[in-house]
Amino acid sequence: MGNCCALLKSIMGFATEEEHDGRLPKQKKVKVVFVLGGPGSGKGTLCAKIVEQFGYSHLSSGDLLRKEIKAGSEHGTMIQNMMNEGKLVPSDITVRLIQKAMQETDNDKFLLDGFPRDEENVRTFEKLTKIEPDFILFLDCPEEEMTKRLLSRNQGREDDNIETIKKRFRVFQESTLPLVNYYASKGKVRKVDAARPVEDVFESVKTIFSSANEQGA
Ligand SMILES: Nc1ncnc2c1ncn2[C@@H]1O[C@H](COP(=O)(O)OP(=O)(O)O)[C@@H](O)[C@H]1O
Ligand SMILES: Nc1ccn([C@H]2C[C@H](O)[C@@H](COP(=O)(O)OP(=O)(O)O)O2)c(=O)n1
Ligand SMILES: [Mg+2]
Repeated sequence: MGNCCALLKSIMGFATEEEHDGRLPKQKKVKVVFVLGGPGSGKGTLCAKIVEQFGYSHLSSGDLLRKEIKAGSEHGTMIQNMMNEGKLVPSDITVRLIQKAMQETDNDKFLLDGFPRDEENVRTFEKLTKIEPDFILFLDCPEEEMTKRLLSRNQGREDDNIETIKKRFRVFQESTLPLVNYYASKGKVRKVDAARPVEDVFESVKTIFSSANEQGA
C-alpha cells in the first residue's frame, strides 16, 4: 500500500516530505490551470469547451462537493448546509476530494474549476499536493449579468436563489478576488471579458490556451 501511494504520488507529481528533502527521484510534472470567476461567470461552460479542444481533464470543486452530499458521505450534511448558506467548505475536505479525483484520472493536465476560493484553499492545496498552477484563467463578469444567468441556470441548485447568490457574491469579493489580485501581481492571471456570448469568450480563451501550449506552460 505504501509503495502504491508512493507510485501514485510520483505519477501525479505529488511530493512527500522525503521527496521535498530531495531524497527521491524527480517527479513527473502535472499541469494545473485554476479557472476562477464569480458565480455564474461561465466557468463550467468554458471548461467543457477547453476539455474538448485542449485535452485537459475538468475537475469542478463544486461538483465534487455536490457528489459528496448525494453519496450521503460523512460530511455530506455539513457540506450541504455550508453551500446553502453560500459559505466555503473547510479546505481540507475540498482539497482531499480534488487530490483523489486527480489521482483517479489518467491525465497530466487539469482544469480546477472554482478552486481555489480563498487563501486557506491555496495553502492547503500547496501543502497537500505541492502543485503550483501554470496560470489562472479569470472570467471577469459584472454581478448583474451573473445574477441573470444564475437565476435561469435551471440545474435545480438550491444555492441559485437570490439570497444565497448575494452571499456568494460577497464571498467572491472578499475572499476570491484578493487571490486573483495576488496571482495577477505574479503575472499569472489571464483575464477575459466573460460578459460576451459564449463563443466570443471561448475565442479569447482559445488564444490563451494556444499560447500556453506553445510556451510548453
Ligand atoms: N457567456 C455566456 N453568456 C450567456 N450565458 C452563459 C454564458 N456562459 C455561461 N452561461 C450560462 O450561465 C449559467 C452559468 O454558467 P456556468 O458555466 O454554470 O457558470 P459558473 O460555473 O461560473 O457558475 C449557465 O446556465 C450557462 O449556460
Ligand atoms: N473551492 C470551493 C468551491 C466551492 N465551494 C462551495 C461554495 C460554493 O458557493 C459552492 C458552489 O460552488 P460552484 O463552483 O459549483 O459554484 P459556481 O459554479 O461558481 O456557481 O460550493 C467551496 O466551498 N469551496
Ligand atoms: Mg460552476
